[in-house]
Amino acid sequence: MVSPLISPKSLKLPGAHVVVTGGSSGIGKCIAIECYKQGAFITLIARDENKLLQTKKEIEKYSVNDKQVVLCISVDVSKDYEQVENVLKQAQEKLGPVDMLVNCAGTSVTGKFEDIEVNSFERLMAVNYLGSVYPSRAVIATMKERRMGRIVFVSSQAGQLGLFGYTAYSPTKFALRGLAEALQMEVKPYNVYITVAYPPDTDTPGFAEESKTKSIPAYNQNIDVEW
Ligand SMILES: NC(=O)C1=CN([C@@H]2O[C@H](COP(=O)(O)OP(=O)(O)OC[C@H]3O[C@@H](n4cnc5c(N)ncnc54)[C@H](OP(=O)(O)O)[C@@H]3O)[C@@H](O)[C@H]2O)C=CC1
Ligand SMILES: CCCCCCCCCCCCCCCC(=O)[C@@H](N)CO
Repeated sequence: MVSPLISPKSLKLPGAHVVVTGGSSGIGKCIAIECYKQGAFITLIARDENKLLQTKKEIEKYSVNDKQVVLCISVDVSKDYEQVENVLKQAQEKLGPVDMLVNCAGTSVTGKFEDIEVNSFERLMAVNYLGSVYPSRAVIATMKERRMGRIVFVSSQAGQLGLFGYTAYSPTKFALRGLAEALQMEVKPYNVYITVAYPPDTDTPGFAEESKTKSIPAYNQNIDVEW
């Protein structure tokens, strides 16, 4: 009953600038398409330029007016903050300040703790956690100044509870929740709202890749099995 009083007004997507990291595939691509269908201008961020261009073409089929733009930026969101800040500056020069940032770039590695390469723990934390910190850090000042903005973090069900096989992945998704809750406290007075999504297994190219390293017995019984 009180929810209309405490919930923010929903963002008006027609004409809004929506940035989707990981927008060239899977969940990020679907989010980009949904926003575009509602009239948003889209910036897609990912590394592989061919995939980006292919996705841009796919999204453009859903245009609802002839002003809409899909901009592609090839950058690794996990490597260098300055670089991420620069490309977001460029995107904002072209399409205006970011109204909504969807941090969807991410990846997973599964296996038994002792079998996962040590550098995978570092890489997953870099991509899944820092890869969401950097773009958010780059847009937050302008959102606060404009007294508007939305930031979405794509966590996972494995970010709500630790799961067999996800020792490298789960902590990166738990970290996003900590970030989101702390950041929400800071930015709420500026009419900036943070959302965390906790998707279950979702049929995407990334999930297909992950599934190659999983065996069905390990999924069904928590016992010592080949993984
Ligand atoms: N599918 C699932 O079952 C679930 C997925 N999730 C989360 O949802 C998000 C999307 O998953 P999903 O759609 O399956 O993944 P996909 O692998 O299909 O897509 C991942 C996207 O992220 C981009 N990306 C990956 N690494 C980087 C990087 N370092 N810098 C910039 N872009 C990068 C990829 O492009 P490129 O490789 O060209 O850079 C691609 O666009 C992830 O955060 C994942 O953890 C959460 C719960 C369930
Ligand atoms: C009473 C309580 C019952 C709790 C049951 C919980 C069942 C959880 C199933 C979790 C499925 C795995 C999610 C991870 C998805 C993911 O992030 C990767 N696929 C990424 O590629």
